[in-house]
Amino acid sequence: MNYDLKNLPERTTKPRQYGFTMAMDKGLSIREAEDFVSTCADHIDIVKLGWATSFVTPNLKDKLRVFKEAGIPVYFGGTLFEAFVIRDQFDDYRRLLDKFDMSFAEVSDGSIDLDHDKKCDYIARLSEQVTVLSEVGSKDADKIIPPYMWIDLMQKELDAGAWKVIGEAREGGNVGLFRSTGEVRSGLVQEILTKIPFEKIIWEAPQKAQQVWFIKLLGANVNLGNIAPEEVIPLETIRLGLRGDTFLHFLGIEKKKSNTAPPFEID
Ligand SMILES: C=C(OP(=O)(O)O)C(=O)O
Ligand SMILES: O=S([O-])[O-]
Repeated sequence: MNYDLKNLPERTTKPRQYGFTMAMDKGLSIREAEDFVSTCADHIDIVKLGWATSFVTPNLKDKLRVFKEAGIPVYFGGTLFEAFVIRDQFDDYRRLLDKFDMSFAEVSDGSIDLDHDKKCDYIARLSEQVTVLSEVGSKDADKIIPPYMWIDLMQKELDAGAWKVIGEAREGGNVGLFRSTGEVRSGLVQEILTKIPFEKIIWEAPQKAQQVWFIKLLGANVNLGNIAPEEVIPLETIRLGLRGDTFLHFLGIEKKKSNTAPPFEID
């Protein structure tokens, strides 16, 4: 950090087991990726090339090299895995991971119906090749999965070999863990946390109010994902209690009551 400041929350440092920031690149140019790592490398634990943007993004190998040289692991969005699986091209997907020298991959079923035993089998097979992140939750706002099922799916995917499980939210933060308004399904989150260790979960939380909610509930070192590149440094300040949203929280000072309702109910 650039200067000393007392009473900051303790923050894990890279390489972290928890306290992750997963940033989402949805088509940065090589130059933008270079700028991104030069300002944010200390605060990015892993980069996801969102959904199937890696299919369209030019100079993919060069871009992957930028992150590699900065020591930041990269993986392709789960939607790309699903695009191969639904076309019966799983073996091609495995070859693709080798071709691009990927060491992480995501297994998800946000856009396709995938038998859960089969999903776990994909996790097990891919984890022989790479480190697997698996994602739970649908991208379809009408598909509401009850909390006990989230827990069951997450546990089985961890047992199958997933390194971390991701809670779905999409880029918009309006499905899966969240209602269509962006409000956190707080009962769901709290119930998941009664059974799944918090360091094993990456919560996709693209909106600032969602990041604040998780940090207030779980502290500076909660794993958060789908963070836009320009929000990585702002998020770090929220984790450290250096932005209005969490400024008093980490100093243990209650904010004065106002007439305005908080964005989310914390129950
Ligand atoms: C982030 C998204 O997808 P993925 O998890 O596949 O990257 C999305 O569809 O908004
Ligand atoms: O894939 S997007 O449009 O969230």
